[in-house]
Amino acid sequence: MIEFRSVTKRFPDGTLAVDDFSLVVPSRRITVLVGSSGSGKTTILRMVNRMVDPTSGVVEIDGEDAQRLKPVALRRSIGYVMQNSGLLPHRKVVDNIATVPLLNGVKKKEARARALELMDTVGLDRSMADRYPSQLSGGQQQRVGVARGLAVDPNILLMDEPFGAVDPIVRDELQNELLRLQRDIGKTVLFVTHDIDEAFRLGDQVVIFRTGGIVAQQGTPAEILAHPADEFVASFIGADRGRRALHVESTPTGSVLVDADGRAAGRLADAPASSTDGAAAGVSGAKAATLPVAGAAAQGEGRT
Ligand SMILES: Nc1ncnc2c1ncn2[C@@H]1O[C@H](COP(=O)(O)OP(=O)(O)OP(=O)(O)O)[C@@H](O)[C@H]1O
Repeated sequence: MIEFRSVTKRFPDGTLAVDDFSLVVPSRRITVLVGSSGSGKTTILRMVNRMVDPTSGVVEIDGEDAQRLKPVALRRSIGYVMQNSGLLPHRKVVDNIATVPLLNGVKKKEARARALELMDTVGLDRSMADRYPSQLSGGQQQRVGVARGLAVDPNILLMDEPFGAVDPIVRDELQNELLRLQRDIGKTVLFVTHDIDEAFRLGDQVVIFRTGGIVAQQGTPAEILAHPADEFVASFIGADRGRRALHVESTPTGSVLVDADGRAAGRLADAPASSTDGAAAGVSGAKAATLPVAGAAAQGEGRT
């Protein structure tokens, strides 16, 4: 579990990127941070592996203050997947995946064998192992990025707009893969996006930000859809409502989650009006996991 307690980040130039942010990120669930550009999402993510240190407040990882953990060790034990995959262009796919294990002292042969296994895990043909990143499609590069993030078998996986740079079809495929993978490996995933549909699709728990790292609402997708906390959230989630796969409809017997084709995708059991405190979010994350998720449900990939 990761816990942010009253975390604030002011950069040396005076920019207040995150303001008094608190959140419980439950283990083995996907928590998605979503908001417009500059709302502080990346800064929050980077506080987990100490690429950024908070100005005040505490980030705890499994009950331990991250400030007490060595940054290098932390970064080598937490998976980090970036937009544009962040691959080293002059290294072959297999070597890119094995980079951190090698830094951690794993023997070359072993690291390579593990990298090949990870290629299977993320759906990459092993024949691509000796290619360079430029010889792969954008979607394949992202898969390599995910494999690299998983290479140290981390409990925590940080994903910063990992699917932002690929076309909608590949993006859809990668999202499905992540959900499938997560069912198997059950990591604690903190995922950043500016795409609310992606957030609702992937997140057990979703946190919607305003500018300045201020939380507008947090809860399960169903709770947020059913009870947007205010006008800001309503307009943020409603901006492309027509396209959204998952929405809530009232029926005489209660609220029902409905997919894009009008099929019932799940039932809403007494969702609270909003869930803006961290403790509630941890619980509600578990509840959300009982609901099939948009798109994934349509493709027979309902979550368990
Ligand atoms: N090193 C830095 N020095 C000064 N300001 C910074 C620094 N890094 C980020 N910021 C500022 O902090 C704010 C939050 O940035 P951050 O990258 O966390 O936002 P974000 O929500 O991830 O945005 P995006 O979706 O565009 O990636 C922005 O105003 C940004 O300009």
